[in-house]
Amino acid sequence: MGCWTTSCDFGHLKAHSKVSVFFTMILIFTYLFYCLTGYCDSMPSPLYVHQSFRSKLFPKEGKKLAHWNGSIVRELPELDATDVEDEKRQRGLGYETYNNISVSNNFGTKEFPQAIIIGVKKGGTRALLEFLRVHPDVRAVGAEPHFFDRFYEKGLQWYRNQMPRTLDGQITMEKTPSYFITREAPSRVFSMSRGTKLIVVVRDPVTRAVSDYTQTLSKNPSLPSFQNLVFKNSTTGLIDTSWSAVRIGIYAKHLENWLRYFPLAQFLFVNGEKLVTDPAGEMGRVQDFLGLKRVVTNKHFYFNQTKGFPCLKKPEGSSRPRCLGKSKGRPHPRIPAEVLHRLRDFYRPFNMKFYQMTGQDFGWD
Ligand SMILES: Nc1ncnc2c1ncn2[C@@H]1O[C@H](COP(=O)(O)OS(=O)(=O)O)[C@@H](OP(=O)(O)O)[C@H]1O
Repeated sequence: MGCWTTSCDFGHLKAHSKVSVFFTMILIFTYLFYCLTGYCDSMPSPLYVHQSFRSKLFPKEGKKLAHWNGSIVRELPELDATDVEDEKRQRGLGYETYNNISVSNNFGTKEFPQAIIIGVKKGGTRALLEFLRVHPDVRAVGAEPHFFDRFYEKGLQWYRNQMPRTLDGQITMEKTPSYFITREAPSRVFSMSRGTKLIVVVRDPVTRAVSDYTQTLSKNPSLPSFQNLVFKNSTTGLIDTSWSAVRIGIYAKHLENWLRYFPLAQFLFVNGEKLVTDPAGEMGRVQDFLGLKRVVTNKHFYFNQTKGFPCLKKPEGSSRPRCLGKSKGRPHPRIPAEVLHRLRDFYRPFNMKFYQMTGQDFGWD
């Protein structure tokens, strides 16, 4: 009888544990499903995996994705292209860094960039790249790879390895502003892919030159004055075109070099001044050019009074908005009006040529 009772108890326990196992399995599968679709925030999965899966699973969720992806952008470290590129390059392959935490990302494949921001130095290239990275279908290298100017001998495979992994429908991008003025860059980009889309952020060459000078001065406070460097001969007022701060601003000359390899239709000229006054408007043009849905809009920006520049708005559910670093948008030294006037006269014919070549009047005169 006792034995019968015992077996009865075992039978009851067996049925009970089967039900428990069944529900536990359902719970585990539900949890895994949620993790795979990106809702599982407690699990330390790679940030880009969230992004990739979500954009693949919910391609029409543009608005929601922009905010969600924006929180990733906020966590990216501030990058001053000129300062951290070498350090970033040395980080291990297959790892990307957010707030100094390395996360492995083995989803997707590394592709050559379909679009490159090729210039111009101090034009607003970092702002453009960071704004583009808000888009769920854009994956970009944070640091400047400098492949087509400095590291070409490392080979195309090295270059591709610098790229982040992408899934179907995502665009790979990079920015290296010195490509625009590098003589060999057009033929090199062409031999990688003749279909590469080329973005040039241009800015009034006079302010660009002053911005360039400001950057050099910040690294070398004993630098001669702007007016000492800009003139070949201060009495005649002859401009020194061998000074890179001046030479870079002769946009028409550099563009000519690129047009030997690429048709004008493959370029987009972003107005660096408008990128500050109307970032959403310029971003609309850029997204259209790249064949992307207009996800990055007015909603993503606010004007930061202290910085004096547009910044990325606080993404939903996160703590902080995000502006570019201190080296972007810094005050310029005061340059005598006469010096700026002479420089403006120097650039005028080149600007006119540039407007004619691009079919765009940037209104720098
Ligand atoms: N949103 C926002 N925030 C801060 N700065 C902005 C922004 N949009 C454009 N800019 C302008 O970008 C200028 C720096 O240009 P780049 O990023 O191309 O510089 S670099 O070539 O990568 O060093 C930088 O030049 P300076 O003002 O001389 O510092 C800015 O004027």
